[in-house]
Amino acid sequence: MTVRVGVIGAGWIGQEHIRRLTETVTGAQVTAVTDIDPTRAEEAAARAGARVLPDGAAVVAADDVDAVLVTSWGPTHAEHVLNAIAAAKPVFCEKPLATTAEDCLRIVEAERAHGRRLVQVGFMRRYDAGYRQMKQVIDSGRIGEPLVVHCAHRNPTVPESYHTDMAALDSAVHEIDVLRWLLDDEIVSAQVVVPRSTSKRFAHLKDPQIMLFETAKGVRIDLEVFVNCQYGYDIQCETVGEEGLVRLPDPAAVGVRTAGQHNTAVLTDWVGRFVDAFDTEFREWIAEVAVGNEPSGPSAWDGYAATVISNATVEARKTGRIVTTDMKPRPAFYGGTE
Ligand SMILES: NC(=O)c1ccc[n+]([C@@H]2O[C@H](COP(=O)([O-])OP(=O)(O)OC[C@H]3O[C@@H](n4cnc5c(N)ncnc54)[C@H](O)[C@@H]3O)[C@@H](O)[C@H]2O)c1
Ligand SMILES: O[C@H]1[C@H](O)[C@@H](O)[C@H](O)[C@@H](O)[C@H]1O
Repeated sequence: MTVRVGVIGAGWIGQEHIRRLTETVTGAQVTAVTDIDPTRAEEAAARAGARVLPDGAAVVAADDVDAVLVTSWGPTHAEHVLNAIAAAKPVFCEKPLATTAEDCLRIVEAERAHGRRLVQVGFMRRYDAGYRQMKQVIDSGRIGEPLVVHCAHRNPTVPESYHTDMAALDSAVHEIDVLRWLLDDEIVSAQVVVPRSTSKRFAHLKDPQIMLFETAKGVRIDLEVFVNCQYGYDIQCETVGEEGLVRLPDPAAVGVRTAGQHNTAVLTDWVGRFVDAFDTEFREWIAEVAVGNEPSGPSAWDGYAATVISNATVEARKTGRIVTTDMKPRPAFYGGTE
């Protein structure tokens, strides 16, 4: 069966995913698009051969929409996801699931009341081949029990609209999700150390930031978020265990030797770095939706956890304190014990 997808939000990543669903992923067809900017909606719909609908509610309700893709701005996600659950339609929501813990919990409760999983959150790093290999190694026990994780999340530049809280909410949230998954552990506290800021970008921004997390099992994580590093898009992750370590591979790139130098290119944006992960993420989601399976990717609970932890990280920076995450116990519905 072809899965007919309705898209809410035709901005940067919305257009990327519409292209992906139209040109790369088999078994999917984008049938409806909406955006509060009608020109954007028209252009994106025309490229996909879809129709434009007036708003998110109309997309969710449409007869020719089997599944919903939410790629609008973060604060609008909860409304669209709740509408999709009320209509019993599978919904893929780009991160964040919602910007507040309360809204995330409303989604969790609505999904539990529905009785089957419908929600998947767009944490695409779980689909990256390198992270998947790291997880296999950790799960196999080859490096022993994980003790420490060192990470870096570097973007070359960000626009002026990027503000200091976004280092946690928009950027570190990827590490927060992927590390919970990699370690099969929960993050229980956050602390932020702010070094001297770079002079290369806007004065309003505290950049870089060093985030320190502790997990329930006592693993310590350090994460440098540096979103104006100038030189490229660079994601690093190294897990140190009792008997060895495992490191995320850099993307494959040829080495060029010339004029007395050996050079290897560094990627410059997240679109290129995670293109294969995004493709795999959507292939797997569409395949599951097509046969009526529950989605197996990051759940509404994972979206809730990521929002709680990233909000705690913002609080930690603002107060200068170690902030304990205030998370509800995980319900059995999401693999927990409650
Ligand atoms: N997984 C990732 O790596 C990744 C990367 C980029 C963005 N994102 C997430 O995707 C979302 C969109 O980001 P973006 O960079 O594409 O932003 P964007 O501003 O380019 O696009 C968002 C679009 O949504 C539209 N919109 C906003 N509210 C709407 C509503 N209620 N109904 C319909 N349309 C609405 C806007 O007009 C805009 O066209 C954000 O939540 C962001 O965090 C995820
Ligand atoms: O929204 C983007 C996106 O999520 C990228 O994956 C991340 O590297 C950026 O820091 C963030 O601003």
